[in-house]
Amino acid sequence: MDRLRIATRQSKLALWQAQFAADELCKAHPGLSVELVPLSTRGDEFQSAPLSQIGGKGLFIKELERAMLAGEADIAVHSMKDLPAHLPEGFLLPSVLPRHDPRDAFISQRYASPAEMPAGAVLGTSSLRRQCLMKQQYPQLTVRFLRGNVQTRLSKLDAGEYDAIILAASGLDRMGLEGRIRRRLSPEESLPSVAQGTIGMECRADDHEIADLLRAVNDPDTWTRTLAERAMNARLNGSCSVPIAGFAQLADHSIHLRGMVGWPNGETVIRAEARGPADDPEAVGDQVGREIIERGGQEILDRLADEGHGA
Ligand SMILES: NCc1[nH]cc(CCC(=O)O)c1CC(=O)O
Repeated sequence: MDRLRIATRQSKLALWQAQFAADELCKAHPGLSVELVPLSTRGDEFQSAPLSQIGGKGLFIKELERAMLAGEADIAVHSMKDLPAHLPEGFLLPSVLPRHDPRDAFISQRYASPAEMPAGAVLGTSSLRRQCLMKQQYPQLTVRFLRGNVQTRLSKLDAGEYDAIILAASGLDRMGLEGRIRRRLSPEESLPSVAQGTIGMECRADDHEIADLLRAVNDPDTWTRTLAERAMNARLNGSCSVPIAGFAQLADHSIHLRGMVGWPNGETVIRAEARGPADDPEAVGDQVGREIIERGGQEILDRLADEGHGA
């Protein structure tokens, strides 16, 4: 293997991430030549509709997987946050890169934090998780739908359509836009999304040579946290149609996972957390998922599915 083709979406953030992964792979494998294969996905083409209405997270990755099956690319680089709870058969995720800042970022010219926003002030986000957590803590806020890539979202804020918006800190940091961030929201203020801030690499399951090449750049701590968060997500059958968060931290060979499921308007938020040995992250994820279900999470998931939010 001397030439590796990386399938990626075409947004600036996706291209930055693919190039970052390419650089890490080249450091680990001197002599490897890497090429980006930018592709357009359905998720990028339908930017005006809510993601939950046009088919959910899978939209962003199907085209990249098609290219790998067709032999047009060897791997795909993803925001792990955008991957569905279950990978389609025939694909593998051999590695994740060291996690960047997992927190949500509050961006506003007018206000230094969500707490400062007065009644009726307009917060832009199309993430049901961010909407739910902000409305629970600050019911006076008006949350308005906001989609598009990071640059589009910032220009809608600058045009005055919103008083503030929330984006992932990692995306802004990666693109040199950290100066726009007024406040990085703590996990207590805004529990991060499953795998937010983590870049992952996918390949065909039968491509053993490529899988080994990718494993050389895997970050073990990020991997452990990703497994715990994704196990919780899988237990809850999480998707972008559900307000859901999952955030794992490691300390002294132990893992601490916090999770939540809520109703979009913030009227109900169900939280659970668990600790366990870092060598069995999936058990911790499963436990948090089960506790959320038992405490009323199942009712929320069923109600959301009934109302046509769910896939
Ligand atoms: N939903 C889009 C998306 N997918 C991943 C990121 C940020 C990068 C990351 O999580 O690593 C973003 C933008 C955002 O939420 O602001």
